[in-house]
Amino acid sequence: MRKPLIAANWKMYKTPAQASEFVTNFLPLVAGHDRDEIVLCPSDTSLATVIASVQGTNVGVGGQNMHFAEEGAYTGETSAQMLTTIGATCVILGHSERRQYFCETDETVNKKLHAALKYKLTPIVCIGESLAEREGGHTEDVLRRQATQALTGIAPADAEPIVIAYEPVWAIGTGKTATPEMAAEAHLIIRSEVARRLGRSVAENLRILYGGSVKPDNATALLNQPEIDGALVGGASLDPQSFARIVKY
Ligand SMILES: O=C[C@H](O)COP(=O)(O)O
Repeated sequence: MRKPLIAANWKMYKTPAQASEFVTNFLPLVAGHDRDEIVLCPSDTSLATVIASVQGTNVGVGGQNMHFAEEGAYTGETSAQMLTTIGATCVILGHSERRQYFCETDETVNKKLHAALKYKLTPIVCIGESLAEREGGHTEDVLRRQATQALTGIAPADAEPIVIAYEPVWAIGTGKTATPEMAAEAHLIIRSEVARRLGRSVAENLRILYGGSVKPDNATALLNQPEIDGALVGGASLDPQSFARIVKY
């Protein structure tokens, strides 16, 4: 049985004070909710504040990105060890915005995945096709390629913590959502590719999240699909009431 994971990706929003206010308002709304795993991913400057605020609750905290190196002269970067040390339990890797604006590639995502696993972070690896790729009929190829390259060199025995987020680029922040059927079809492709690479047992236990304009009003239809094991939520996770409604789909 795969426990759904509902993760908030706040992107570059919220100061520490705003993040803290969110947590204060959000925690009572989800108190005792254990059907789903809940994670908040604030920007690095709010990580420590949010980690301290959720201590002892049913809410975890993750980073939005990390570097693959142990340490070094990489100005502006954060390592896996730094995230683990301050109490983060997961990290988003390879989000399409990082691929689009910050030169993230399948190769760097793969290196980051190895580093995240080494430091016991739950990696949420984002993959998904662009509009041109979907319209050109390349969705399946893109998903298989991105999944394969992200997972290169990962042994089945080490793959258990990995989470994949299917985020069609054309649905991110646009208000356009993949239909539940479209998302489920993509998830099946991803699961079959993972089964081919890492075996059936890993694939059956793998959580595959959907991301792309998930809102309180469409969360139930998406998350009731047996192939969809949770959501990675951007815009609608910035408001505590809205995110709590999604968590309680
Ligand atoms: O990581 C989250 C995704 O980019 C989705 O963002 P969105 O819910 O604002 O479309």
